[in-house]
Amino acid sequence: MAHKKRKGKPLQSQRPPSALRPPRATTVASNLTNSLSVHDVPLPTAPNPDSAPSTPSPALESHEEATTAPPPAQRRMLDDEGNAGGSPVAQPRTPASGYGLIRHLPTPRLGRNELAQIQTNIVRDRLSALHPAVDFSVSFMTTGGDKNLSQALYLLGGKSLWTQELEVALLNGDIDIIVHSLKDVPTVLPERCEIGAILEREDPSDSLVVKKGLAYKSLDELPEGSVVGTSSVRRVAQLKRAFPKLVFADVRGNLNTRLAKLDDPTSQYTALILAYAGLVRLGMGDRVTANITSPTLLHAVGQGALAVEIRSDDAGAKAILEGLEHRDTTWRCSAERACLRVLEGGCSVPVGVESSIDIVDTVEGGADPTVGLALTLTATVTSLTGATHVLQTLTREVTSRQDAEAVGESVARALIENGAGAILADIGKDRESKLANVAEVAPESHPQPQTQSQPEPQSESLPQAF
Ligand SMILES: NCc1[nH]cc(CCC(=O)O)c1CC(=O)O
Repeated sequence: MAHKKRKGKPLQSQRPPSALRPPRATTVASNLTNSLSVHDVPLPTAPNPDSAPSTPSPALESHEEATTAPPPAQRRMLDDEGNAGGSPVAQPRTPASGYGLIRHLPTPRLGRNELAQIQTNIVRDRLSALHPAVDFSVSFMTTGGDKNLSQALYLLGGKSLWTQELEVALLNGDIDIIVHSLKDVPTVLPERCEIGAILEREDPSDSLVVKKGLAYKSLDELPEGSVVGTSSVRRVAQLKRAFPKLVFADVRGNLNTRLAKLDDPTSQYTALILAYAGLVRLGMGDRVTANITSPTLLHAVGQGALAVEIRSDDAGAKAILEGLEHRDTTWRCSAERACLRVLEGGCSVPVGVESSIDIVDTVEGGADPTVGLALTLTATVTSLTGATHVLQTLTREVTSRQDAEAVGESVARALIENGAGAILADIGKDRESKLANVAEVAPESHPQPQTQSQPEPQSESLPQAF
């Protein structure tokens, strides 16, 4: 359906929906943490049989046993600051030489991460269909994020724990393609790494899942004091604002574990909030009680999309990935990620987004109007208590991923000017004080691949070990 030309539409400041009331002042500390217990994230690729070392890397396993990573060989690639910048440049591969998908698994005590396996298989199946002659194998690796399940991602200051050890293996040439849930991929990738393709997005909504046997059909129907399980500061902040009567509690483990906890009649949870995409991919779409969408809850940046990461100089991988990319998803997610990059630079902050691409007429009043594409991005930043939030929307015609990124950056700047800057500064202070409390139980260090830029002032206050 053609729309009127919307190019150049100015930024709109939007008031919060009137239904959203300020929450109670009480803040439960555990609600503010983002658990590390969800592993359905990074999905990397496999070693190339042609150029793989004769002794397989101890970090890579061709079966489903979880392993620790990176191995000593990979650690030696790190420089004094723990950066991977000194690692050798991996030899380029040719598409015909075979690619493997590596994907990360949780620690053995948590059992298999089914969602990560399913997502890896989705990518492998698509690649196999595109390149029937190429052998794609799947390997597994346990990441730092898995090994620090008890540490709050919020406190650790970013998402790179999920991805950095996989990136060390990627840069080392042990693997060629990492498969990720895009939502768990930091907005700034290490030098010489890039997103090679983003696949068509599943519905990015968050879903309400009510305990088995209970008849509630929506968050509105839940009685005062009901405990809703989620480990996302974004969900907690936005939902505290909309539903001050509810109590939000951390819930850990992979999706199956969380659902088992929910359904346990003795557990405190009345409901959970989970990504719709994950539930559907696990074949548990029937557990969705309702989707909670804008304006009540804006989803996470990149939610519902799978992405693959490659070495920037790997022309072979780029050739392999042609045909995997979904343009609309890529442009939408690029706008969302550019917005988040400007807002936080890698910290876990309550940013919710919604995006769409519409067909528009680009030539006003012309006899033969040219059809173009308009990207709309809405983004919101909410304080941890839900007491304040800022929301901005921008629609602009786009003809490239770069155009889409510019939309995201504009929305971020408008958010910062309209109050998000103060919210983010408060969150930085909150994180620092919590970090001081856990300083004595600092986790083991993890390798830190070099980043292209350091746009996140907040991360500098975090211990280097993270
Ligand atoms: N951080 C956890 C995570 N990462 C990706 C998904 C779901 C799948 C997706 O969004 O693509 C989930 C689970 C959840 O948030 O409920």
